Amino acid sequence: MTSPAPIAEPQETPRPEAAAVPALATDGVSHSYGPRRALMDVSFNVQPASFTALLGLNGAGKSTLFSLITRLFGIQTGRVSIFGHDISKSPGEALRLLGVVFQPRTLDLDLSLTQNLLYHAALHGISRREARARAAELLDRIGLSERAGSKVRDLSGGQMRRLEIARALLHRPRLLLLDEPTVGLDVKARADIISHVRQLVTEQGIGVLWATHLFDEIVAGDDLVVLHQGKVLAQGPVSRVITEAGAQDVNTAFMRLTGAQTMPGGGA
Ligand SMILES: Nc1ncnc2c1ncn2[C@@H]1O[C@H](COP(=O)(O)OP(=O)(O)OP(=O)(O)O)[C@@H](O)[C@H]1O
Repeated sequence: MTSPAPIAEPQETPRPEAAAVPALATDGVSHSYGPRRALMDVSFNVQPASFTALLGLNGAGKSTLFSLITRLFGIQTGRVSIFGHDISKSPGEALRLLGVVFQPRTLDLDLSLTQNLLYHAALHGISRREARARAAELLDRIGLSERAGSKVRDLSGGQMRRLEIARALLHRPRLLLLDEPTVGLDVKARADIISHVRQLVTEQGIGVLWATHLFDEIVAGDDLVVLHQGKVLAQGPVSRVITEAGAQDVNTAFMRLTGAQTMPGGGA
């Protein structure tokens, strides 16, 4: 993948006073599926220009949380705000600033790369001309310009993920949610995706919430939220979470926090 260049968005250059408003704030969020409690009093923030890893085992509640933030589900208890816009009270303003890459692939396999992007741009009310320019720019950035007219079906898994990230960025969001985006990818494709998303943080100031169960996707300097059985067990800069758990690394900190004994497949 070619190195992504920053999108020129002069009007969205982070201002000092804007840094005080979290990109994402969840406050006392709880959710139940009938009698099953999936999330309990979940509160944490994602800052602009930060990479926040949401670490949890299968069933921790990560996808449920994403469904609430994206308004797929209505909020039962608590509040979610995106750059200060409450998603229940001001959904238009909030969702305009949000880009999402869901865990299941959602591309149309029989359309071309460009067609997939244009279709999504139309949903966001972006003019055809502007959409074409943005699609070309994003395809260039993810190193897939030469495949613009190919059917998505012919791409590799890693290329599809890159295209999904490009699609999520078409409307120039300031907060990006990714739900276990590297599942099923090989080592090289995983590294490419992670490095691409980290560049979006450092070069464009995008706030990222990255759901994962893999420790090796988390590095010093990230923010970390440990979600376990629907509860936030720890949050803060990775180094602080490790220190407060009396551990030397994320893996051990996670095990101490959750009381887990063994970690399957090198992940949490
Ligand atoms: N539609 C549903 N109906 C009933 N229970 C559900 C439903 N969706 C999720 N759950 C339950 O809610 C809890 C949280 O699931 P969720 O899918 O949010 O976790 P997750 O961390 O995303 O896990 P995974 O990585 O496996 O997707 C689990 O106990 C799950 O069984």
